[in-house]
Amino acid sequence: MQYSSTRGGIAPVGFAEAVLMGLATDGGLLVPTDLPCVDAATLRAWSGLGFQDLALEVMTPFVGDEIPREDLRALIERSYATFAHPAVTPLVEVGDLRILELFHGPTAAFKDVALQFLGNLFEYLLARDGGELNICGATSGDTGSAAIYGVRGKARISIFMLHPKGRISPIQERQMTSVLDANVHNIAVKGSFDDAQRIVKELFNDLPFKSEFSLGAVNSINWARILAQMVYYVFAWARCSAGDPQRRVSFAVPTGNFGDVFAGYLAKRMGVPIDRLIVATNRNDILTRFVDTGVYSVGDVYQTLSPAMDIQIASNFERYLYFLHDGDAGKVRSLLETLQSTGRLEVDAAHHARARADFDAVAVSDAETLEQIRQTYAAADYILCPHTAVGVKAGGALEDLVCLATAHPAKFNEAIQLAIGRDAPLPPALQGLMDLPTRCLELDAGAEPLKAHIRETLKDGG
Ligand SMILES: Cc1ncc(COP(=O)(O)O)c(C=O)c1O
Ligand SMILES: N[C@@H](CCOP(=O)(O)O)C(=O)O
Repeated sequence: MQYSSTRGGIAPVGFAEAVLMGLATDGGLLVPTDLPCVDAATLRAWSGLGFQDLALEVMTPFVGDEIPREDLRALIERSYATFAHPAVTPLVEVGDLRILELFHGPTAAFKDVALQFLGNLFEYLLARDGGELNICGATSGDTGSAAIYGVRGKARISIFMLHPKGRISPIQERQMTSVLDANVHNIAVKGSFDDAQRIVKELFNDLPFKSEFSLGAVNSINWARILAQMVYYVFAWARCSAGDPQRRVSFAVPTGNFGDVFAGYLAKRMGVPIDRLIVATNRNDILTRFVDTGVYSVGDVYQTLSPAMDIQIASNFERYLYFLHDGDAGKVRSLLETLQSTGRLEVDAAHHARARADFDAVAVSDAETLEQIRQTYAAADYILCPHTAVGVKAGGALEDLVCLATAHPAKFNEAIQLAIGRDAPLPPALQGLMDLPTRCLELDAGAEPLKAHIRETLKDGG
């Protein structure tokens, strides 16, 4: 399998190079040049597999012969051995709802599904091919800790993780800043997640700097993130359908950077019988407005009760634009140039109609989020995290629906208290965090201070 850039500016690369490159060197995102097709017989065969075996099957065509099958199997086994549930991502019935619990990994959010794997994959590739990697990432709360737990203590890897100061939950902050391993560097910046993500992309787009410091990506700009996230769509479909290829399943997906729902979109394009994909946003509704109007127009970032989705510039939207325009990289480039210079892009009527066929989209207010948490708790004695509640509310009463539960509610107990007047009990992964010592640097929100910090840290062997 080869990977090319959404902006068409690089020669296709293989899987390992795509994973290590992170952001494409022309500023675009890497996408597979072909998508494998999943036929009915394959779907039937896959439906009986456990999560790890299924992951091996789903990932194999994308990895090609770059990693021997037994090595890939071992990487997958190791990555999901850290999950607290034997099914890895169990599908549970909650009253009338079907909830895919994606939060049983070490940091209690869906990011662990991809980042446990990516951490091990980086380690494997660097040990095999040599070199080192200095990861630079931005987080609105969950990617940060999942990435840190994915690479802490690993040889040849350092991580520099930016979060928007004061805009993530107290537990999320502690999960990151209490990791004191020498290869982990937390940085709080003033501003929003979008500011942090922009700074990180500026570093990646400074090619001499990227190359001198071997920068790597853990955000969903990294293709391996999308790949690993595709697996649970197939897993959930198989659990709901018992392997009947005629049986289609819809998904309600809490959405911010568009990585999670984009993974579902690719699974659907490969032939997995997915019916509707519901893009569920909070008040930061740029993606909902795009699906409604065909216009993607950047506004202010609002702070909400689902803070990990307080995002305007959704990285993976670029990947979607590429597929929406049938791989026309020139068109993607021109749309993005317009976005860059005007803060707005618009697709034509035919492409807008396709986008509406690809996705439903619903924006959910904080009041509706709290009401959904209350309702589900009253009806089924089950506590939804605020992001998951956004998805559940957006999914409404759609038939054959799976709602992705993207985080454990105890990460967001301020919202849970507001909704139901009590805390969600802390799972073992989150216990004792608030008593631990922490380390975190504050930096001005700019690329230059971050570059200086990376230079200085790595000079000292950090
Ligand atoms: C708990 C939670 N739910 C949903 C999302 C949105 O996922 P995505 O950015 O892949 O759209 C995030 C962050 O990305 C998150 O941390
Ligand atoms: N919500 C995310 C934002 C970063 O998204 P990513 O999927 O691109 O890593 C977070 O929790 O950090």
